[in-house]
Amino acid sequence: MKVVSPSTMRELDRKAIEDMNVPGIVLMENAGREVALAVKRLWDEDPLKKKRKVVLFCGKGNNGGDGFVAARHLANMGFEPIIFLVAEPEAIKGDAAINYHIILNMDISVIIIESGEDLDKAREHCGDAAAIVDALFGTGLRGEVQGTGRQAIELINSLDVPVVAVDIPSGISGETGKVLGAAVRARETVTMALPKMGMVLYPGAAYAGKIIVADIGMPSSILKSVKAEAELLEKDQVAGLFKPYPPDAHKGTFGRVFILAGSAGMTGAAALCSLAAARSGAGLVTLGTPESLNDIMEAKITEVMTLALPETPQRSFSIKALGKALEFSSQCDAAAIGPGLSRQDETRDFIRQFVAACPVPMVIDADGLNALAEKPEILAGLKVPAIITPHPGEMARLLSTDAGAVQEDRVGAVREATKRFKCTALLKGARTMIAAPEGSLWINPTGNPGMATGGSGDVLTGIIAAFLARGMEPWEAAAAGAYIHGLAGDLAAAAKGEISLIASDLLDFLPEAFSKFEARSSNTQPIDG
Ligand SMILES: NC(=O)C1=CN([C@@H]2O[C@H](COP(=O)(O)OP(=O)(O)OC[C@H]3O[C@@H](n4cnc5c(N)ncnc54)[C@H](OP(=O)(O)O)[C@@H]3O)[C@@H](O)[C@H]2O)[C@@H](O)CC1
Ligand SMILES: Nc1ncnc2c1ncn2[C@@H]1O[C@H](COP(=O)(O)OP(=O)(O)O)[C@@H](O)[C@H]1O
Ligand SMILES: [K+]
Repeated sequence: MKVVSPSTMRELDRKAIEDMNVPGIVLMENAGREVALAVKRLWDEDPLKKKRKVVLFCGKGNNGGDGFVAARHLANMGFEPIIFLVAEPEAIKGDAAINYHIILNMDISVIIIESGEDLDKAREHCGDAAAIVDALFGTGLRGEVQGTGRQAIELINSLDVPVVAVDIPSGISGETGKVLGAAVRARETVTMALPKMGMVLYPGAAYAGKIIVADIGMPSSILKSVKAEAELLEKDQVAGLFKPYPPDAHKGTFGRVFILAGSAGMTGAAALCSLAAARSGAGLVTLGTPESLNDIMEAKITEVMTLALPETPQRSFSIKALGKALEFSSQCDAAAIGPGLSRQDETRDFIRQFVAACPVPMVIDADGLNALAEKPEILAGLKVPAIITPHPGEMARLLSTDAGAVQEDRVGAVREATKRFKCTALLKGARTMIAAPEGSLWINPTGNPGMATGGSGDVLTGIIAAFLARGMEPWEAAAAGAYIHGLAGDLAAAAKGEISLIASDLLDFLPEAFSKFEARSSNTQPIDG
């Protein structure tokens, strides 16, 4: 599903209104009606609730205009709307003003909020409301919210009443998802035509609650042609990346994966990564391992073959492993390098030379990335497709910045990485994002904080390697990998809770994740279209 910034959305509105002559007031009518229907659905879900009062906080812009329309429809549905207008009536303009005057003609109560004292009085009205509609600020918000607007947001958040936000929770930047001073915590957000970046990225995503994408009559040709800022991965899109297994499939059909992972003290990373590849449909998986760890690895993992390679005195890969590793990789369809390799100097040289000469598509993670941080030109010079999968700390080392700066602008960081290193970049963390060199950006909605546990990134690397080996394009392998990895994490968290979740649980829940996929029956999406 396409995700847009406020400026792109404004351009879409302009095209609909000016180029295609869809009256703006028609769009506003549809928007407000969808909000009223969302409130009605919430009310219907709670049969014990007899209250019919709905409090609508409206600003002076078009977001407030949507609120006036919603109030009218709510009144027609038998609710008792009250509008708190957090603006001077004279400041309301255009379509919003037309709808404001209809509200006055309908004798719907309007209370004008000019000060903190007015808000104190408003509080008394809110306690027995069935729902609150937040129509203070939409995509027109610029800069920090101050004054009565901010106090109104704080009032809404202090009440124990479900909130339906109009278009985007007031106070959230539609562009970045940041809280601009204060923001409304909504149960649901009815967003117009397309979701906005700010409700897909954190922290905005947490404020938006459930997202309902409302059809407001925007011509479909405009929606189809829009160059969106990003795509939110959806189950059907990911499912489409898996071609069905031919009935006469054999283990060569789905590709051979070569994994270079592990060192003394980090054999678990190697086991998790290679088993994840095996669980993700790779035909044959071979783990290259420092030779003295070979017996341990053979005992740890049954379905994966091992290739013992020369090692350093610290039992990590030695530069002497290079020839054999490269030769073996040439018989494979994809490689993965990085989990648990250590930061030994000699191992770092091995990694650099292996990556530079590897003849097959590869995914590079963890210590693989650390080895390349000072030599990023190796990545940019590769002749084979590569995917890098840094967490924010690794991304910071690659971009010579700090993790805080990466998290501050995750979209900017992942775009910069793909541009600078000329490969597909996947930035891990809540809302993992994948950027491809030609400019596209995908955002993954699956996953949960329980996955922030040692080794879960190693599982992701193995999954992606298996998908590369079966012939997916790098962006496809990265996107499908992130989605299914997060889905396995969500299933594991549902069964075991987030606190106890460990990385091997992800392996255990991969089969269920894949089976949900093949059946295409469950809905893991946080977004209803
Ligand atoms: N266009 C269309 O056709 C359609 C649009 N639709 C709806 O319109 C919404 C966009 O409407 P919008 O552009 O009027 O702005 P909106 O979000 O209501 O709020 C901005 C208002 O707040 C003010 N303000 C800004 N920053 C501020 C701050 N920091 N602190 C305090 N005040 C601040 C700013 O005032 P100003 O500073 O400009 O005087 C302005 O008046 C969109 O989200 C969707 O819901 C739908 O109906 C479909 C059709
Ligand atoms: N809050 C979260 N929501 C979704 N996914 C998460 C969250 N926290 C962590 N993850 C995922 O868990 C994995 C952690 O990987 P990583 O940071 O490399 O850890 P490790 O190196 O221990 O394996 C990543 O895929 C990341 O996206
Ligand atoms: K709003």
